[in-house]
Amino acid sequence: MTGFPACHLRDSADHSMPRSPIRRPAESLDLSYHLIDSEQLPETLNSQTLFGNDHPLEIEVGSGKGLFLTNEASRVPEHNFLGVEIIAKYAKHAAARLVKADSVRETGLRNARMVSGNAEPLFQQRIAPGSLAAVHVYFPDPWWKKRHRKRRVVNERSVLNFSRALQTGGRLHFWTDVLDYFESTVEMIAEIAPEFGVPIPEEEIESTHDLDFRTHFERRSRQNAIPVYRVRYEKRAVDEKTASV
Ligand SMILES: C[S@@+](CC[C@H](N)C(=O)[O-])C[C@H]1O[C@@H](n2cnc3c(N)ncnc32)[C@H](O)[C@@H]1O
Repeated sequence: MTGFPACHLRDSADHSMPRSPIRRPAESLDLSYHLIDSEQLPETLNSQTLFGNDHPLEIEVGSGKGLFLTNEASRVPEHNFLGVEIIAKYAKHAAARLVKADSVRETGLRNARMVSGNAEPLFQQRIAPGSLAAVHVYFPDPWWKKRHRKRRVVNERSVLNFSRALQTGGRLHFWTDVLDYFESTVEMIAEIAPEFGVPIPEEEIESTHDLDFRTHFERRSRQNAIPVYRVRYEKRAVDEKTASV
């Protein structure tokens, strides 16, 4: 993976928008809880090692500026959320958003943290099978060129990793504005991970204010009238899977 995601390099007319610049968080902001360097991660990632409790754990792969993580951690305080973002400045920005989100206690949202690093080795090495309540992947970089497709974050390897990491009933959310990515992923999941069953469409929700979107990329697509493809899977037990074959 190069350090420069393909979403910066979109070459079709619809996807030529550059990613908006981000502001560096104020030096005075204490990110020590909310931003974890991948080298300081516990050996096994779970709610106990990351949050000191047993609440259900949800992971977002490629959090960007952290809008989803912040909104969802506020909306569902009884769950824990870990965001993984490979570009350090975005991980930092997302962590700052988590700190600033709780202006009442001024401790930041305690049920959400960011890791600056690559999600793939974390799923391969540090997440116990059946331990996650949900995996979220929103608007992953499309890697337009055919020869770059293997760099896509949602691929055969990652789908099997997500499936292994999810508990029965656990959810995989996948949203994109790239039709080809959407269709090929739905097809691939049906082929290699039948435990996910049929894809469940997720509805577009009317936004009530400027940041009332699932993510910044959803906001960007909708504001530019670009269609968004949204789907959720719910992992079934293995015997449910074989029962329906
Ligand atoms: C197109 S952006 C979408 C950001 C956000 N999900 C949204 O919808 O606004 C994709 C993000 O995934 C991140 N990313 C790409 N590969 C990754 C990986 N292997 N692990 C973690 N993050 C990754 C990129 O750095 C980028 O911030």
